[in-house]
Amino acid sequence: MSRVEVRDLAVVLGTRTVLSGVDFEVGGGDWLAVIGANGAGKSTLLRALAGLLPHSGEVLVDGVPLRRLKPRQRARLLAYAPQTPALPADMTVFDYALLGRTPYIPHLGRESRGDREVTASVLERLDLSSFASRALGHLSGGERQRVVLARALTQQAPVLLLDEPTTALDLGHQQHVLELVDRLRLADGLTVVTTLHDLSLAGQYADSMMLVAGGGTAASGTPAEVLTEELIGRHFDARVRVATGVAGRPEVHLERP
Ligand SMILES: Nc1ncnc2c1ncn2[C@@H]1O[C@H](COP(=O)(O)OP(=O)(O)OP(=O)(O)O)[C@@H](O)[C@H]1O
Repeated sequence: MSRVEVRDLAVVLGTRTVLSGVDFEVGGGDWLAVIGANGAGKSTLLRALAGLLPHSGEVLVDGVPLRRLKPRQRARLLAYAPQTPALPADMTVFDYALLGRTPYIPHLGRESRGDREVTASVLERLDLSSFASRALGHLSGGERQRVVLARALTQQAPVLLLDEPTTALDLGHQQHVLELVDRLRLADGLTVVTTLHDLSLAGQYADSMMLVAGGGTAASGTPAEVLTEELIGRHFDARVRVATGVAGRPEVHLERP
């Protein structure tokens, strides 16, 4: 199980400081949900963690600063599923998911039978086997989103970063995907960091939450500590009622003005 530590992270995009002074830790095998209003910097945070954006500060996995690692080493530790990646329209679902095995394939080498087996099994778990030979350009939005997740899962990294993994999914697939991630977390000890707009879903699955606002961390703690009517009202400009659901987890309901 891999522990993630973020120290004094700052990201400047163009001339704008989008994030600064961000500090947090995610214990090995824990699930952190990052929440915040549109434009707060949630995707920026995940992309910086994934090493895809220049940033200052330190991101450590099990005490190892990621900036010291080569991209292949980093990809074995940390897998990232972006929100809306550009997908090559002609590539098949199988070949795209197989790209997640790249950090394990020797330079100038080919994928092994094991790599293909891992890919097939991930597609199966994501209800995508029947799409394996379909071109990416011929998928629905929800199918595309599951394929992006498949590529991240074939990477078999101990840390999984998911940016809004459920936005395009129907109710059944939302549940299926989040339960799958949770099962992987419990069975394989995956450490999960995800952004989620659906606050009740975030509260149901996460061990801890971080509310991003004003370029930094506005609140962090357990779901019950972060999902309060006061904090949501202030940072989302929304009127909500927070009820206590199963196992004491908060449920957020929009209230009509
Ligand atoms: N290259 C750039 N230059 C300047 N600002 C940028 C650049 N790229 C993104 N931003 C700004 O950074 C801010 C954070 O964007 P980000 O995508 O991280 O927000 P988010 O919290 O994920 O939002 P959403 O909920 O809408 O997905 C936004 O205000 C965005 O407009």
